[in-house]
Amino acid sequence: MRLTAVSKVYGSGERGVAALREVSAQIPQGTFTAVMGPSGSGKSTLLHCAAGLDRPTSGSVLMGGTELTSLSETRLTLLRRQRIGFVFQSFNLVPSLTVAENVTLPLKYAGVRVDQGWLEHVLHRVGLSERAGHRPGELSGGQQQRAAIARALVARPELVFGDEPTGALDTVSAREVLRLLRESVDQMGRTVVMITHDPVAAAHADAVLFLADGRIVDLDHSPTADGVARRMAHLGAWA
Ligand SMILES: Nc1ncnc2c1ncn2[C@@H]1O[C@H](COP(=O)(O)OP(=O)(O)OP(=O)(O)O)[C@@H](O)[C@H]1O
Repeated sequence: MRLTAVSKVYGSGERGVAALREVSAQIPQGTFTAVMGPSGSGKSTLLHCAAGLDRPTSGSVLMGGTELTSLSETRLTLLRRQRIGFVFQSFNLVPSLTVAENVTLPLKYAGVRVDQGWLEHVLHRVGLSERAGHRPGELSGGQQQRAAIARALVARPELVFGDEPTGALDTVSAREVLRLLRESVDQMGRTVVMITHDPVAAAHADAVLFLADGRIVDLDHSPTADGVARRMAHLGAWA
């Protein structure tokens, strides 16, 4: 996908907050990108504009051949259902539904028939074959996030957006989730864009985009945990 001169101002006049200032970025298909930056640097705003959850004040957001900024709300909702998967820090599973029901919910909304074989394949990939009939409350945090990843992947989306998907997990579960995101890129050809505060998580990506004060200030194409941590310290993230 391609972002060109994307700006976002919340509010107007003297109270206006420029959350993004002419951000341009090219995110190649089949790659894993991490987005990092200090608190308030515009990470969530960037993710929301790229995923069609929010509209930029100006600029262009191109996904495949589709310009998101010119779509109606109805078309945007359809595009999100058909072409985008989401994984959030807080899992966002429906407590009263089983894992299998949660995972297939996006297909139900999209009016797409559930391919049982594919569902089993996806559940197997995230290691939850034995848990398909369990409810989220019966699962660990890591298992719940793996269910959320299965839900994000089941509709074969072009893009998967993660907003701190490992933020609420212990180290072992976080590593498992990162491995799954990595596999969804390497083996399923998905494109993943993930906000994270964790340099170790960012090091799983192909590229790390650093934001500061609404601008992209650096792009690291061979991220290591140490290198990313140094860059973040330099940006004053942990001052
Ligand atoms: N709905 C809103 N109304 C007004 N200002 C907003 C709104 N959402 C975000 N902002 C402001 O825009 C700027 C960027 O916010 P954003 O949430 O994108 O940053 P972030 O990098 O994701 O931060 P964090 O790491 O703390 O989640 C901040 O100054 C924030 O206060």
